Amino acid sequence: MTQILTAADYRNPAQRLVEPDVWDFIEGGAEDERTVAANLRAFDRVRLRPRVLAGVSEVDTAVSLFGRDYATPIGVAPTAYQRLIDADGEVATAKGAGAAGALFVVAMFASRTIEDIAAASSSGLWLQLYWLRRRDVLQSMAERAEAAGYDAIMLTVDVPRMGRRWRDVRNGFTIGGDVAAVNIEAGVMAAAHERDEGSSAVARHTAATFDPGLVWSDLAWLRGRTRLPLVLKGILTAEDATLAVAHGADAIVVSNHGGRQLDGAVASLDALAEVVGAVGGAIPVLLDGGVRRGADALAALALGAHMVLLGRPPLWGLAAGGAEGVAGVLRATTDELAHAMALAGRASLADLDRTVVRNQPTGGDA
Ligand SMILES: Cc1cc2nc3c(=O)[nH]c(=O)nc-3n(C[C@H](O)[C@H](O)[C@H](O)COP(=O)(O)O)c2cc1C
Ligand SMILES: CC(C)CC(=O)C(=O)O
Repeated sequence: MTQILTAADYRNPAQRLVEPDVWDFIEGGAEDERTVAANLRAFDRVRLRPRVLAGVSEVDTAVSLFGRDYATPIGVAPTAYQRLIDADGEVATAKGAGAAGALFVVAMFASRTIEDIAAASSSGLWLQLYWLRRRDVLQSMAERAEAAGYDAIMLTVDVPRMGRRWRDVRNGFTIGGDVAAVNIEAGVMAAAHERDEGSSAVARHTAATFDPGLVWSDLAWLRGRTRLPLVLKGILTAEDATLAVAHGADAIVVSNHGGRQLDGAVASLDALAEVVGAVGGAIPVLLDGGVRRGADALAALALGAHMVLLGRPPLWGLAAGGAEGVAGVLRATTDELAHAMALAGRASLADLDRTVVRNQPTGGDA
């Protein structure tokens, strides 16, 4: 067996351990998966400008957000239904993230309760929501998150409808077994469990329950129902970043949903500079999509991200090794980040700026 040294080393063991249709759900993206590939390629194009004789005997990856200190700026992005790949699901992920001192964003469609996850966590938690037609569900989940000590609400804004994920359509992908989005009343989730060959139950469920009519002014409704900071996930343009700030977002996440929504959308890293420029330091900007190693995190942080989130890699860790695997993925990437910082001559995250990166992304693969 290959020695596990990097986050990517968890991928093959994970694939061997999960059902093929679940693997396709995790790994897959929208349509021809061009944006999935672009997210990775954007990081491969980065070249770093190391400085020397910079005094790097102590390298510090610590960061704070919304009043909480983290050991690492690399956190766990929200991913639904984690019991599909581990019996303990999100409780194991919370333990792993806590062991690594990392943020864990719990998905609205988590398969463990908001409260059980909080009880297992020793680090910061946020709760991710989609805007359902049933606003009462949003309100009650936001209230529960606040009561359970979560630090923020993350509203995902890039799913007015679900991307066409052909792998899931071909597999007739359905949320099966005893896995369910347990924080939501069963009636709202029924379509996610109804199998229909040649169609994705998750896509049918989204079409039935998400509100595609949502506009910027609707955000005030959610703002008025929680005291928690509101983070918008799924911003890729300067125009929307400006609107997010104007509508009172407390942070935004530059994200194309891991290439699972608009196929052909710009790679996250390529969108970062324009978003950071438009935000102008008013609120923190985070990034997810294609971060696989410490040097990727270094590049995103240098280009203005306050934190980066990993979507698929913690799921590889979870599948291959439960809580230990999640912690392993986060520790490996954080250790790589610290190593890259030392070799780049930047001892703390405050030392990271655009001068770390030579070929600043120009906004495309061209
Ligand atoms: C299996 C899976 C499930 C996901 N579920 C959600 C979700 O419920 N809510 C959400 O906002 N994003 C969801 N995402 C998107 C991630 O939060 C994140 O944006 C993306 O995975 C980051 O890209 P990466 O996988 O390349 O790191 C999901 C992604 C995957 C792979
Ligand atoms: C079940 C889905 C709505 C979760 C999701 O956002 C995704 O699969 O990308």
